[in-house]
Amino acid sequence: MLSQRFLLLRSAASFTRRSFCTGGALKQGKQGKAPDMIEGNPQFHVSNVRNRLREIVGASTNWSDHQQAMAERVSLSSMLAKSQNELPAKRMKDSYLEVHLPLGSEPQLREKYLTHHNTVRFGRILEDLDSLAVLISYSHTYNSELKRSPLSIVTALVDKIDMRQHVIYPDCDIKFTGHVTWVGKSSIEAKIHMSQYRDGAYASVLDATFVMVARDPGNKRAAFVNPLTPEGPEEERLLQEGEANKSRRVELSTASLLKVAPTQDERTVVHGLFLNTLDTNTVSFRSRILPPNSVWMEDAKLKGLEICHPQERNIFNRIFGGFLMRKAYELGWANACSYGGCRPSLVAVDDILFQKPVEIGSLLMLSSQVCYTQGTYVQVRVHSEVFDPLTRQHNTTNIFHFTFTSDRDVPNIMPKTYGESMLYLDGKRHFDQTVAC
Ligand SMILES: CCCCCCCCCCCCCC(=O)SCCNC(=O)CCNC(=O)[C@H](O)C(C)(C)COP(=O)(O)OP(=O)(O)OC[C@H]1O[C@@H](n2cnc3c(N)ncnc32)[C@H](O)[C@@H]1OP(=O)(O)O
Repeated sequence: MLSQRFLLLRSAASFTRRSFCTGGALKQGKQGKAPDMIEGNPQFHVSNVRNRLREIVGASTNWSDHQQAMAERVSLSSMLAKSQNELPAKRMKDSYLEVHLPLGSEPQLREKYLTHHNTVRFGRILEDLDSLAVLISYSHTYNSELKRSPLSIVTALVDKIDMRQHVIYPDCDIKFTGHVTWVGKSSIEAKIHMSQYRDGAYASVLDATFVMVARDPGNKRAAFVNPLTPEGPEEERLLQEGEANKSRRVELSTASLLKVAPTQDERTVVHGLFLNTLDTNTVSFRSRILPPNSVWMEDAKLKGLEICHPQERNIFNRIFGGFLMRKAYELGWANACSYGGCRPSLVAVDDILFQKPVEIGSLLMLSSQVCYTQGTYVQVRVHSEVFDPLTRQHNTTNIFHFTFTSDRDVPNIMPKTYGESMLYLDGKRHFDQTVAC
């Protein structure tokens, strides 16, 4: 435990914005295998991340002990700050973390990450990113006077993941670097950069932005997090970007099609699609014809079910957010694959919302829908809900948005009902936000 804490602190000391963006300067290594030690940048192995999180919150390693561990955690409530002013301000470097996934150097690790097509399972990367975002948030809120953190830090949102390249190689070392870039009262924005070591240098793979929320030890109410003090113009910029991200999220949620009518331009799009599907022979509003090279939305769905076993729990005895993302991603990918008739590549992950925790033992129903297409692009939405067989109630827990691209043009997706048209517009909004601009 001590040595891992040492690693966290050392990595903070070696923080540079440059290493966050580019992976920093490296000594020459073999193809796919990064050098063992980078001067001033100690390595933190990915398999230590979960253990470290367990230690920080005092989670049980056995499911049979989880109730006792939970009861012990609830007793930490008295350690919570009564206001944010009580907590010392932290710097961005205090939460800086560098984590290595040595797929090139440790072949035994590869199995877990390998697809049938000899690429890396992106769902596994989503799991690692989620665990890392949590660890970064705990590093920000770290209090050396406490043995355990009283905070339960959960993933509220994956704001976006921008892919810088489509292929992730299964035999090259991966490095994640990240830190907190903005804080609210109880929310934390963390950015993570992932790069891969190839041909003697680290190349960018993706940039991810997460929003985490701190809760009390019982995960019932919001809890204050340390303020953040930027140092220098670059950090000022990141902080302002975080503030702008928050305003953008509020605007987006206010303009949600679940709350307000589509814009004039959007209404024109929907009416154009409707006119395109009218049967000119019958001149009736009701008889609809599928245009050539198109697929009705109702025929572009794929569903799945997960029984949420204790093995997939997080440190707070709920289902791990990364697992939910992996399952949703894999279903979305399979749907895009069957829709386009070829293996799609991921372009962006956007606005994954964790609305409600998923309890252990839940029946989790995942439902994916191709909701927008353009040229080679397929926009997929995955909705997940828990179903209680006793009360027969359904409750939405998550909504995921993925953008894929194929190596050829895909058929046009065609909404038939008003509800499907809203899904289409929502997909278009996500597509325009991530790809078109
Ligand atoms: C045990 C051994 C196992 C080991 C396994 C190891 C795994 C390791 C991995 C461990 C990994 C563990 C990780 C996991 O696996 S976490 C599991 C996945 N995540 C969840 O289950 C979370 C589900 N969602 C919720 O519980 C609620 O919706 C939350 C708590 C998120 C918000 O609830 P609510 O809305 O009622 O909260 P509030 O009104 O009091 O607001 C509080 C703050 O939250 C901000 N906010 C809210 N929503 C959003 C949003 N969408 N975008 C941006 N911000 C948002 C809001 O602005 C405010 O900020 P501020 O103004 O205070 O700053």
